[in-house]
Amino acid sequence: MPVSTRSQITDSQVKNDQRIRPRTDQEDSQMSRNMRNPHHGLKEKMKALTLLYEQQKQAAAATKNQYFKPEEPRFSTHPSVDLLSSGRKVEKEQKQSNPIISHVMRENTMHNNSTVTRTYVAPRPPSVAEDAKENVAVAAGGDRIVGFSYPKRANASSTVARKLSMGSSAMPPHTEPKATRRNTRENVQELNTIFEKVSSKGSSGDDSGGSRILVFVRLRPISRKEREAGAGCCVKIVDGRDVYLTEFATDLNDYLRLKRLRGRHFTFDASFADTATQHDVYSTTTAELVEAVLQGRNGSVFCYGATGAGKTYTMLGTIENPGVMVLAIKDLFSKIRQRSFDGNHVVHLSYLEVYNETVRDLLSPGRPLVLREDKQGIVAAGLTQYRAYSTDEVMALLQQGNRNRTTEPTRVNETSSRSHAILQVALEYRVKDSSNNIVNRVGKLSLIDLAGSERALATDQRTLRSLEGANINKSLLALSSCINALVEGKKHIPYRNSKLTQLLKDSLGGACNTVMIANISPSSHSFSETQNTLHWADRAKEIRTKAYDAHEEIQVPDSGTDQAKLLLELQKENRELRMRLARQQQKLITIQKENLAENCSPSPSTVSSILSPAPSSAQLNERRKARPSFFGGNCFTPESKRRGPDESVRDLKKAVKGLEAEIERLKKDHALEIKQKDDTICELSRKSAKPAGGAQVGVKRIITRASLRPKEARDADLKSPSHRFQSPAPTAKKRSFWDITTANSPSVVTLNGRKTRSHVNTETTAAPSMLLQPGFARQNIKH
Ligand SMILES: Nc1ncnc2c1ncn2[C@@H]1O[C@H](COP(=O)(O)OP(=O)(O)OP(=O)(O)O)[C@@H](O)[C@H]1O
Repeated sequence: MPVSTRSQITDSQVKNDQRIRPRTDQEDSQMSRNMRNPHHGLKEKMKALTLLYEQQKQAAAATKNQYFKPEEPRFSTHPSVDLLSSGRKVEKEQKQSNPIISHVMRENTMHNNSTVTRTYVAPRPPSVAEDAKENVAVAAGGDRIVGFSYPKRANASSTVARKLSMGSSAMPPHTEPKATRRNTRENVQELNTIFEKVSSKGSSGDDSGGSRILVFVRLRPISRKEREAGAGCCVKIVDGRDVYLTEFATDLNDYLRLKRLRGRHFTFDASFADTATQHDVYSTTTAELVEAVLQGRNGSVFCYGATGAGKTYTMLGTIENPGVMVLAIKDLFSKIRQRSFDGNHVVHLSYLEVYNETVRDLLSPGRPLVLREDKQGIVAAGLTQYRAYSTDEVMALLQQGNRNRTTEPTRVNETSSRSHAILQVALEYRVKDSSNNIVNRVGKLSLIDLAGSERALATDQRTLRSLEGANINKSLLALSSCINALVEGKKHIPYRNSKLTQLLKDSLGGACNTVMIANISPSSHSFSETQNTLHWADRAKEIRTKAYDAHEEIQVPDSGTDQAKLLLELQKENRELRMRLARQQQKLITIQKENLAENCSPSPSTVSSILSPAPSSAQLNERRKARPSFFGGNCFTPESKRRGPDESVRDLKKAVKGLEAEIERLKKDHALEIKQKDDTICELSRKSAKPAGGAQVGVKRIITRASLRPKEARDADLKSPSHRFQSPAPTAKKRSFWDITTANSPSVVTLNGRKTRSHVNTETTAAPSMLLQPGFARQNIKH
């Protein structure tokens, strides 16, 4: 079997590069004349054919070039960046082919193997022992594919290749790629058509409104621990898209049987074998979202999978192999630098975790955060938004956040994440619209590392761990319910079932480009978890997010952006405060009504309750239960409802009349009391004008209740408290509310057998009445 070596690749590449050059118009017309003219010699036809072939090869090379394109220069201050940009790293990454591209290329070369340098290795059924190795060989292709390089169409082809990998409308993910059954020319034509479609539609890549969630699968390498425990490999990735899952490791040899296994074959937008690099994963799954964020769109990437399946590795990675979060941020800053040097772009960063159904700020830990919905969607109130100026700064923040993240060793994973972590990068910039107004655009990228779904047995049985596990499973179950509802096109999506789904609302059902990376373990011991993950990933493929609405853009004049925001906030707060005030007033009215009702049949306990500080709502409720409210018996009971509205209205009117009569009576009582009190004050003033018993004129004298009360009365007080409530006025009326309050007041003085409030009694002037209360104004009193 001919296998190309690296030196061969370089040689052939150089030759190809020399041969390939853009065809001139003259050559074009000459070629078509030669092709059409039957009298032309075989030599000319061959020449034309060779030219055509070279053209096709050139297009194919462009596709390949996307993968072999040298990495963009990164910032080099961070250690991980240094490693990433080092020659060793680049070389390593170049060795790993993009599964999708390699697939297309392999097929292209396969159909032309008579003319192209023999670079294709025919697939053979893999042996169990070679699982990992075979996954690379089949899915990635490695060094076996010739690396063409033709810089002209690099960008275009990269988009095409990605769209191919994403199963665009031209190539749905569930169908066998047509490219495999065609010749190179057709493939190239198809690629061009797709490219044109894609470029005309923009990054959402769909004109039918919204875009489908793109689902990728990543298989992690089998661990030593798993091997030692006797686990075999139960997953096989074929053609960079198909995932075969089998319970029996031996079945992996039977390539045909693999296809026949029911329910164990899945196809995704792309599937990464266990040797795929972090960069492969990033460039295929997330790079395009970063580009979209720079155009003011929202993007989300979330990793889903069982515990220990490699989610955190994919999202965060290690210092040597940084994950999607790190690569995305570096890419974002690199692209911002390329675009603008005027500081027009502002990057804000937030990092939170959902642990045991509470939301916590990872950048400045403190109290749990509350989720609320506003114009921008669901937001965590009070979440720190750091303004970041460089990649290094972001890396430092990320590290800080990760230190605060809840991780615990479990039986399955030494560093198991016990929380869902969401890193959000918001990019804000200003552009001029068609009418030359400066508008603000915000693109947000959410990178989500979910906690692992797990069986109770998979983790420790300790209470806290199992509680965490239960909460993790609960939120993931809520996520599954949302996925189901979205797929089934239900109107109500149960986002509110968990904090996680609330936070993912925009990613799942909003205007957002969403990518799901399902992480799976190859271990046969994790078969059911892997199957479960693949099932949900397969389901998620059907979710369509909302289309972007160009008019959704907030077009606030630049100078007033902040003020406008502030104004909106203040207006909202004002509305809320008004509502609270109205509620409080309502409460107060209810309490007053109750008190008024109690006044009709007063008792010492009611009196003390009126004078005591405002009761708590619980106390009030209790009281309400004990005594029906004034209106309780009239119209708000189920009984009154049965009686019909007319009778209820009649009852109500009766009640109102009763109340009015009561108020009138109270007013009269009060007026009388005021009059009596004034008389007393006048009398007192007269007496004090002629002091008796050597009392000094002009000296203030504190009059206490005890000193002023007649001796008999004092004695009587001791004997029976009921005497205290004897009305001082010779009136046959029932005691009024004010009688009671004044009588029970701790600072009441007894004057001429009447009780009044205590005050500093000047010997010359009469003190103003303390009884003046709202609604009982003094001027209303008729003397
Ligand atoms: N692609 C990979 N290549 C090499 N090692 C990997 C890969 N994926 C995962 N691992 C290793 O597997 C182990 C478990 O991975 P990781 O912690 O990312 O799992 P997880 O899905 O985040 O688990 P949990 O949900 O419990 O947090 C780690 O030691 C990690 O280094």
